[in-house]
Amino acid sequence: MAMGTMMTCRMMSISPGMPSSSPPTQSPAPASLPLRTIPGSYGWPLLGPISDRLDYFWFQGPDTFFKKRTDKYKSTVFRTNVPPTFPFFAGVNPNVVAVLDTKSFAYLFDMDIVEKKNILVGEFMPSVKFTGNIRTCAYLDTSEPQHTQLKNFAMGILKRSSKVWLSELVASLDTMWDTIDTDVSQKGSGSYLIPLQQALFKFLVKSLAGADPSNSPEIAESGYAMLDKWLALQLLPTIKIGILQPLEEIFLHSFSYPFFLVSGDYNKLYQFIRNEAKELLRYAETEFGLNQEDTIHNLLFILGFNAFGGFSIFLPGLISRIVSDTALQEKLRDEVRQNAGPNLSFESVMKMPLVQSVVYETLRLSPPVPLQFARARKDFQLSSHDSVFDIKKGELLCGYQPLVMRDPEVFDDPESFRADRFMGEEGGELLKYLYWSNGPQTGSPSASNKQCAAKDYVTLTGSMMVAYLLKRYDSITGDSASITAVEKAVK
Ligand code: HEM
Repeated sequence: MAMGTMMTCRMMSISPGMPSSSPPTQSPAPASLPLRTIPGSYGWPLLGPISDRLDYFWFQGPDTFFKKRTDKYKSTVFRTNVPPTFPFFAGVNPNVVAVLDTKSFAYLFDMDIVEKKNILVGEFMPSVKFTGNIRTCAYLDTSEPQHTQLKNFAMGILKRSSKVWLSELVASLDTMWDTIDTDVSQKGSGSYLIPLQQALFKFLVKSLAGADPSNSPEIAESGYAMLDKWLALQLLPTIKIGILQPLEEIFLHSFSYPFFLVSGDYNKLYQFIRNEAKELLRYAETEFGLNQEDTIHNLLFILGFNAFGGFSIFLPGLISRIVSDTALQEKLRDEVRQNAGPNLSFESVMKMPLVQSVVYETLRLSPPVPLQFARARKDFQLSSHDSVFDIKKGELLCGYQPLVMRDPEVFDDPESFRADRFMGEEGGELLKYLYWSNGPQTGSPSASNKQCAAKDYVTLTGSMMVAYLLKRYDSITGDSASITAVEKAVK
């Protein structure tokens, strides 16, 4: 056991998944941690998976599903099934080892001991027909040479876009909030979900692809909705919607939807990129040796799945947090107006620690991508805060971020939203436990890890959005879907 613990300590401290600039995510396991058999079971064939599936989607929901089992087994590491499963996902093995504290979750980042081939959303993988019959970057393991090429491409287009990122973001936000202001004054309230998606689509296409949607009226009008449908068909078997059961189980979680339902839209987006993003296609070929097919399908995936999908979940939560809390608005407004200058810039946002902390705290309490998976490359020992477990090569680890980010060993008062949690020296220390990007917030995405390529762009964009709101409005009131009152700042 002592030998096992020593090996575990060494794995944590030299983990190549962690950038060398950042400290190890967790302190080494104390020598006294006991070796424990992983609790939990997969149940009877067919019955175990179906019963877990019904708990997950229907009777309990993901939060309670994982919480109840943690309590039952008195362990943050246990065996369970996760959907999709029986009857029409016959080839999909639902057996996983759940890892639900900050320490065991961090093994998902260590690319020396886990692999990430085809498991972006778990053992189930949507058909490659959705992505032009190729496996896009997010489905590749770091050991596959194409991962390096495509991850560098993703980081390359972000770097290129950084020149226009801010101006395009602000231009799209201006249009979005002008629409909402008009709705509030004419109808008494304005929904922000669709205007936000329209703004995101335009901003992301212009900055990441260097293409202007207004050159194609159909793409300008409906591009965002085309992406919504394309995303939904891929992800439906894995997501709890919360509509009328058992209809949801029968129609949304029992089989995967075929690509032909969205092929027309996807082909329009493909043609649009091919015609309008010629400069980017040349850049991909000369800098990264990528052919046109690989570039367009990967670009559409980065733009539609990673960026548009991620922001469409993250930003409504952030807006809702701000518009429903007047006391928080007051504090943020002071900080923003003292530091913003005449025009917002990334530099000015860097001088707003409360704004940044609010963004981090929102990502902690509502991580936009709740589930992360990784498969053991070899046998190894995994530590939670209180035990050590043997993991066998090939086993699938499944981390549920919403619980991990409420780990009471790391975060005081973990269930509460504390706007200033990540401020100051002590708050800054906590960033190494903030995992929304599939890596610590102190880490750096690279070709040798699977951390989100846009880790810093996402937090900066969130901060820009908060600063923009507090600069534009003296007060803004609303909820998770709409704005009901605004008081604009006098210029
Ligand atoms: C709020 C917005 C976003 C969120 C929440 C988010 C989250 C994530 C997460 C959790 C992963 C890892 C998935 C896994 O392997 O389990 C990931 C990967 C990735 N993200 Fe993001 N992301 C966001 C925005 C973006 C944007 C704007 C880009 C644009 C370039 C981007 C590009 C990527 C790429 C290329 C990967 C794959 C990395 C690899 O294969 O090594 N993401 N993202």
